[in-house]
Amino acid sequence: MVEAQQSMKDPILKVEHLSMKFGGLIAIGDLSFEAKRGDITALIGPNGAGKTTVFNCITGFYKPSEGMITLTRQNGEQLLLERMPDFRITAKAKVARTFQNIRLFSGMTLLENLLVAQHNKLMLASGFTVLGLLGLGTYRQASDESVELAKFWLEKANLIDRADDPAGDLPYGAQRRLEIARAMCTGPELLCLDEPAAGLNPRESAALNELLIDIKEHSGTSILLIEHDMSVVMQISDHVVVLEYGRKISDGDPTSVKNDPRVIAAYLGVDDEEVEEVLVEVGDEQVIEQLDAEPDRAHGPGDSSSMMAGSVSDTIAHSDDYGERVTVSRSASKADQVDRRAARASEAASQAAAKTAPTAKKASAKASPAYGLTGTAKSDRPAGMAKPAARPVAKSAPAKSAVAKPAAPAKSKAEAKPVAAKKAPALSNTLAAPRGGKADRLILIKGIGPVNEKKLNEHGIFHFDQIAAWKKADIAAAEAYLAFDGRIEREDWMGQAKVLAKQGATKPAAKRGGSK
Ligand SMILES: Nc1ncnc2c1ncn2[C@@H]1O[C@H](COP(=O)(O)OP(=O)(O)OP(=O)(O)O)[C@@H](O)[C@H]1O
Repeated sequence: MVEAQQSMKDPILKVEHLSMKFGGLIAIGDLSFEAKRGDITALIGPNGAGKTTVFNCITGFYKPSEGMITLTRQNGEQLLLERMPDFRITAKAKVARTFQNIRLFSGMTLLENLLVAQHNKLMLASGFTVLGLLGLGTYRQASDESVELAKFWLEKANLIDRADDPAGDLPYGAQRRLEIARAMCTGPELLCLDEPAAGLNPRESAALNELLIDIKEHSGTSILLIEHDMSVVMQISDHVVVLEYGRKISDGDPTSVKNDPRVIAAYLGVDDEEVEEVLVEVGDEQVIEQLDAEPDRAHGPGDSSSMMAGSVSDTIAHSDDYGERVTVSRSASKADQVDRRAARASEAASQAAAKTAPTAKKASAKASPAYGLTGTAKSDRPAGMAKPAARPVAKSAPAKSAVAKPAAPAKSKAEAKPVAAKKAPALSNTLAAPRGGKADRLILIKGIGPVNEKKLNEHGIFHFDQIAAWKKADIAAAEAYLAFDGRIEREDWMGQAKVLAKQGATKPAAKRGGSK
């Protein structure tokens, strides 16, 4: 279907009610979002949230179980990507992508890598080698143009000086830029980048940002970006969509998403009692108020279809290695915890307000404090998950209504913590400090982010070989600290740690399965 020429800010990509199931596992559940033409749209979320699966559906690697993915080309032509094979998505819909793991031809030069990307164009011009063999003008011209285009993108990626070096000789950050340059040589209208900043140092991240901004401003290509590096996401994105357990929990500009309590809880993967600390760090007192009162729909997710589809426990399920269906506990969703906590606070406030002053005090004392996990919430926690004894009253929250939070016995963190610590099982192979004073970079294990690395360090785990040696009881203990639902085994942290320990590694361990 061809319509009028598209203007910037019309959606280039519309994802509607997308679902993807792998046997018993629902990797994406009823997801809807849009990416505007000319924008950089970031798709973020904790490990396993379903980001790469969304990419794989958009680029034709997976056929979605349900839903529609509409790409509108510059000339107005609308294409339903879920119905197209992957090679047609590249050629006809003009969608290019990069992967989590670098996929360059390491023995070829940089220039050759970029010429290979233009293979289809060259083959056409060569009349499938006949005209090329005859040395006809059309082929020579196409060949010259391809070299020019390759040089253009090498310049943009700041790699022209190394055009004749083998791609494998480049540092990691430069290889990432080369991949993007290679994708740009296909003339995409939508460029999908899967964690382009993974493993980059700050200088390399800055160079990447520069390249992406340049693409956005000068090429007319729209960018869809999966990224964990918030310095990249917050600096360059126009629009951020946040996933947790395959569902959209927030959607908006970087500032509103950054301050969304659901995102803070879900994405940072913090414990219940730490949500408030993170909010204080973020410095948004208004958000702290929201958490103590009720959900703020303006900052939070809209009433999108995905949010209306019921709680996580209603729909999200995982299967274990043997294909059995394993439902994820309701409290596994940090974003869901924030919602429930806010609802409880609101309920406590209205209960207390309905009573006289002395009775109100009593009623509030029974009701859950704004952040407390009492009553049914207790049983919501996954087995073995450390539970704070009581939520301390916000230290830095601005004056709160005496009704909303009067009666929570104002336990200090120092009082609350030991109870949680006593309940949590202990790891068997902890160390008081890193050996030789230097901890391994545990974040190289796929599934461990900076927050969880810090937690593991706090619990005496500093080295790959410690994780490699974990037994069942240690896994249970670690999952209690990290509030994970079986992910340690599923993501094979022990196997990854073994490999990394052997390598003394500086690069992430290879990930299992899928197109990453
Ligand atoms: N081919 C597949 N077969 C079975 N399960 C899969 C497959 N691909 C992905 N999954 C599962 O779907 C869920 C979402 O995975 P996905 O890789 O999309 O998450 P992600 O957000 O990209 O995570 P990460 O940030 O770690 O890359 C995970 O539970 C994953 O194990």
